[in-house]
Amino acid sequence: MALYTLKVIADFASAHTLRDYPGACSRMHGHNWKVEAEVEANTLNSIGMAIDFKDIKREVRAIAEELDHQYLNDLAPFQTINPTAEHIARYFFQTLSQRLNDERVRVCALTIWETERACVRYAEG
Ligand SMILES: Nc1nc2c(c(=O)[nH]1)N=C([C@H](O)[C@H](O)COP(=O)(O)OP(=O)(O)OP(=O)(O)O)CN2
Ligand SMILES: [Zn+2]
Repeated sequence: MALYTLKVIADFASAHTLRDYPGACSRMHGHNWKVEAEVEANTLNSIGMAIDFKDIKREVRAIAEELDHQYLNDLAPFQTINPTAEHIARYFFQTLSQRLNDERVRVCALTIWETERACVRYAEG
């Protein structure tokens, strides 16, 4: 476990359909998704930051913007896999990792809240 874990929160609204789901979620419906992105580091830069929160927020918001007001099933990442909270969390984690990870920081966890009462936390390593 790293010494520092930073977290930023964003949100987006989108619709999805859970293919083959045995219930109402197999019909199109929407969620106001909340995203919690966690970034870890063991060292700080010369001004005492692992990474500027602004840099994390910019990338998290950019990914959220790509999903916002979309029908997720139509988007490339979810055309062949269901846009479940699990798959959205993994997609967000991997996309954010590609954009943020460097020699100091790495994305360590990504939580997607589907409702106020249910979330998935995805982590690698
Ligand atoms: N493991 C998962 N389970 C479910 C997912 C998911 O992504 N991963 N998704 C759904 C549906 O998207 C559904 O829209 C979720 O809504 P639901 O859990 O029914 O939420 P409610 O607040 O309406 O349900 P209550 O039973 O009233 O709490 C389902 N499962
Ligand atoms: Zn749903």
